[in-house]
Amino acid sequence: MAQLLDGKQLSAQVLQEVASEVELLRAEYGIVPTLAVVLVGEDPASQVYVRNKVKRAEEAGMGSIEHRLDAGTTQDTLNELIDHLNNDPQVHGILVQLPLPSHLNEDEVIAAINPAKDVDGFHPLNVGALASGRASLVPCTPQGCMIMLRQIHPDLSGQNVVVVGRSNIVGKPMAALLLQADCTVTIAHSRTKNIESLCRNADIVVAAAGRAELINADWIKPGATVIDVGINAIDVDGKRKLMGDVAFESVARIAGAITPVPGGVGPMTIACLLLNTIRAAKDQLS
Ligand SMILES: Nc1nc(=O)c2c([nH]1)NC[C@@H]1CN(c3ccc(C(=O)N[C@@H](CCC(=O)O)C(=O)O)cc3)C=[N+]21
Ligand SMILES: [Mg+2]
Repeated sequence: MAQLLDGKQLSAQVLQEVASEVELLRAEYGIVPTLAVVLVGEDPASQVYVRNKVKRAEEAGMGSIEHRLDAGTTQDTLNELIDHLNNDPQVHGILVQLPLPSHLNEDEVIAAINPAKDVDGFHPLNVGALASGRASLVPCTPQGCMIMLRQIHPDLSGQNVVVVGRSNIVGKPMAALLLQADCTVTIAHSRTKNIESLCRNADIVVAAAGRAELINADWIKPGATVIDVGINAIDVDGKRKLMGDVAFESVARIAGAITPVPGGVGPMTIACLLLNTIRAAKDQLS
């Protein structure tokens, strides 16, 4: 059986470090690192995530501000709110929950955020910084995956990694971080040929395709490390059940290490969001 990479436990450690950094910033500089979260619309999954983010921030002694806007909010109203948060010295990090309702332009909203407060790391300046290896605010999910990978591979140099998925929020930044850690990186996606044999050659597979249980034991080399970024909510007899992109039970018999869903990458993502907020607050000290 594979070693379980417990994101709940590991994120609790990271959150303890966050809490002591918060205390330090309070004692030394009299600031309370503060995260503003903006949610447009009533998507139930987004509400769960936003609530969790705010809860974790408060547990760590950070400030949090929640802005809930109705689904019909205009681009101008949203831009005005971002402008206000950009200019509020009490706010160190800004997160606009994605996806936005379809009438809003996500690229425009992301570009409107002050890059120094962009704790998602999605602003073009931060994307460029990551691509050239000088990132300070790194996207939270890939950052969390790296912390998990380091548990198994303190030195990632030379590892063959396949990232399944090419999104701007996970696949692409994940590949950039792995490359920076001297891995040999392949990005696979829905048009990739022989994806199964490609994965079966990998020392590490990062699954971020957004397709429930896409990856089964036949795709995995014995002993490989498997990181499951998928969070697919499935309705089972009226109950919401979370499934990863990896068929956990079968893959866990083959892999050397594996992350569960829930309790894997998700909690690490939130911990890294708070790490980024601390980093942003430090960079904003006068
Ligand atoms: N601007 C922006 N930044 C994001 O980082 C962002 C976003 N928009 N939109 C949505 C996705 C998704 N995401 C998750 C974070 C934590 C869990 C998480 O903690 N999941 C728990 C389970 C929670 C549940 O029950 O659903 C777990 O995996 O154990 C999941 C998903 C952040 N996202
Ligand atoms: Mg894809």
